[in-house]
Amino acid sequence: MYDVCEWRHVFKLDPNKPISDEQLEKICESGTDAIIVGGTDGVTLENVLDLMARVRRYTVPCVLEISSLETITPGFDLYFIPTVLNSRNPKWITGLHQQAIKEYGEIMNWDEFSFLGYCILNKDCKAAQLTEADTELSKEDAAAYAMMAERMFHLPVFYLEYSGTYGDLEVVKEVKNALENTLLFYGGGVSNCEQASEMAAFADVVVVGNSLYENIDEALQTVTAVKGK
Ligand SMILES: CC(C)=CCC/C(C)=C/CC/C(C)=C/CC/C(C)=C/CC/C(C)=C/CC/C(C)=C/CC/C(C)=C/COP(=O)(O)OP(=O)(O)O
Ligand SMILES: O=P(O)(O)OC[C@@H](O)CO
Ligand SMILES: [Mg+2]
Repeated sequence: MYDVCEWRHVFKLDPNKPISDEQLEKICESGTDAIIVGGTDGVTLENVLDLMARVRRYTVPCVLEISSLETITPGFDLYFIPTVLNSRNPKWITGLHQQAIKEYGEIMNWDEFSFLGYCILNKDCKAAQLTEADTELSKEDAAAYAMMAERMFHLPVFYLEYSGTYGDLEVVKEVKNALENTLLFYGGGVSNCEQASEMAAFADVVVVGNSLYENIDEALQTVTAVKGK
């Protein structure tokens, strides 16, 4: 079983965005701890299967982050199920999950699934808009969600999501202080070594996504910035 506790850096690839074989090889052999396949819109079973098969040529662990039921397919090493703790709509907190578990709970191999408590803080990102997230939060509000994730719900991961924009370090620090056992994933706007190491000082795992599609060479360097040589 893959030990997420040992991860420090992951790349998130969007099945809805094109990536060449050459770029994918560099990403998969970069020394990152895992590849997460996930995105909010335009994710289809076809593009998930295609990306999974291409990442599968390499030994790096490959995880599907589930954003819709239709795109779940066997073949990944692990499955992440997000719950958006600061959503205003219960559908994105427990609603879709309850429906899925009602249908598939008995046949699920629960060891393959891990659960991410999201707190989405960039109001303009697609995930915030889709899930009607309440992004107007103080650092104390965010830390309270983190404490809920750990103490109320015993979630293994709290995911501070700034997708598309670089986050507020003061919020990340406050959230980290609120957590003892639950891992802190930070994602959003990390595009260079300085930002990666700044976030890695507080987050357990730094997630790098969009910058791979903007400046891949700089994005690849975030691996050593987080993990060292
Ligand atoms: C292995 C196998 C075959 C199992 C079969 C059994 C089975 C079907 C089990 C299902 C189990 C289950 C409980 C599933 C959950 C179903 C579900 C749809 C839950 C909702 C998930 C959710 C809250 C989605 C909201 C969007 C979200 C948070 C997505 C995560 C990814 C993310 C944040 C991407 C970044 O998005 P963004 O940057 O804003 O946008 P783009 O990158 O796309 O531009
Ligand atoms: O795409 P970026 O902004 O790097 O964010 C990474 C990840 O947290 C997105 O879900
Ligand atoms: Mg994205």
